[in-house]
Amino acid sequence: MGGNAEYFASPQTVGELVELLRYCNQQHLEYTIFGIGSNVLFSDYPNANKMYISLKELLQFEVKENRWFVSAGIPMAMLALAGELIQSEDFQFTHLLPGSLGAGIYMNAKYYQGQIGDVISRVYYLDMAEPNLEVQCIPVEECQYGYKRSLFQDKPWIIVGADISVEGYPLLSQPEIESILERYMLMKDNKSNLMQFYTFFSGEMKRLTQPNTPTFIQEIEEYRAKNKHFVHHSCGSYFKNNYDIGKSIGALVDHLQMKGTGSGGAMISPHHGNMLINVNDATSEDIIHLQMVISEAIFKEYGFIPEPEVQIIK
Ligand SMILES: NC(=O)C1=CN([C@@H]2O[C@H](COP(=O)(O)OP(=O)(O)OC[C@H]3O[C@@H](n4cnc5c(N)ncnc54)[C@H](OP(=O)(O)O)[C@@H]3O)[C@@H](O)[C@H]2O)C=CC1
Ligand SMILES: C=C(O[C@H]1[C@H](O)[C@@H](CO)O[C@H](OP(=O)(O)OP(=O)(O)OC[C@H]2O[C@@H](n3ccc(=O)[nH]c3=O)[C@H](O)[C@@H]2O)[C@@H]1NC(C)=O)C(=O)O
Repeated sequence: MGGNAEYFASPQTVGELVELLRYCNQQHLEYTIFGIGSNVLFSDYPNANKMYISLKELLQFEVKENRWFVSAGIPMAMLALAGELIQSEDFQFTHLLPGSLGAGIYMNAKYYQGQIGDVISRVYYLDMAEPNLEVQCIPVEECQYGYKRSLFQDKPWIIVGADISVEGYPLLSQPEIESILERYMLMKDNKSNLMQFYTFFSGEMKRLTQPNTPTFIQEIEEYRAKNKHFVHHSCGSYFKNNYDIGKSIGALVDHLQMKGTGSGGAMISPHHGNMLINVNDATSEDIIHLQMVISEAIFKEYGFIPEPEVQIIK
């Protein structure tokens, strides 16, 4: 959704990314970094003086002793597949979790009890305030993780990768994970398509686990199917939950009987009150209009304005 960008790039290496950022600085171009795009809403009228940079092609998965180095563009759902290969349950929560690892680290992506901040040990980043643009690293203990919160949201840093500790587990086979990665790379431009994402990761997981698919993996498949997460284009949960209220935003919108409300080509999902879906060539304006309608109704009934989780990129 949104308009066509004048400048768009998807670097494949950190070297290419650094070169691109230097080019933006020299040409006085603004830039914005994103991952697979599953949590962003682009403006219908993009900034013509801005480079839109997706890190979804930054794809590196290196098996080291006791740890994996995983680059920012690797989809989080790849960790669940790698976990199955070493028979670890620690990464199951990432099964079908849309989005790249870089964004997951930035937003502390979660699924029920599992969150990205709990499985990484160190994050590698470029500090845009440092003129030399060298890769730096920070241990997870200093990343200030909370509910959908991290230190990265307050810093001019670009996450390029992370270490994941797999101490005590058998060594992952580098060729095995690379063959999955090669099949993923064949998706080319479809990496941002939620339906393709679902087909790929659900299929790979079935191939690895059937007929003994772990219960939690089955539950994830059922939850996503029940909420029809991958049937229409959406940005996942539109608002962050407000835990002071004691009920999720989805439940509040449901309570207000707003599911199914439309605006242009957009609609509040009939299946989940915190999901705004693109049913018929919606514009970003249509989605933002629904955001306003929900915010007003929640403010009137519950006295607070919900905070969007989706990042709106101008
Ligand atoms: N639980 C669920 O069902 C769902 C979860 N999600 C979650 O939403 C997120 C979306 O992932 P994805 O689609 O890849 O992300 P997006 O492309 O939607 O990027 C989201 C934002 O993350 C920041 N970001 C992304 N990559 C980097 C990076 N390498 N370094 C610094 N900041 C970065 C940027 O913020 P800024 O512009 O402010 O710098 C960007 O605007 C993930 O956390 C995903 O798990 C999404 C949908 C459903
Ligand atoms: C989808 C995202 O993340 C999701 C994540 O997948 C799920 C599972 O862990 O938990 C959060 O959703 P959520 O709080 O809406 O979780 P759900 O389990 O779907 O709903 C919570 C409760 O509200 C009820 N509910 C939800 C929607 C609705 O229309 N009606 C309703 O009654 C559900 O039945 C459930 O009892 C994350 N969202 C946020 C904002 O925290 C995302 O980040 O984009």
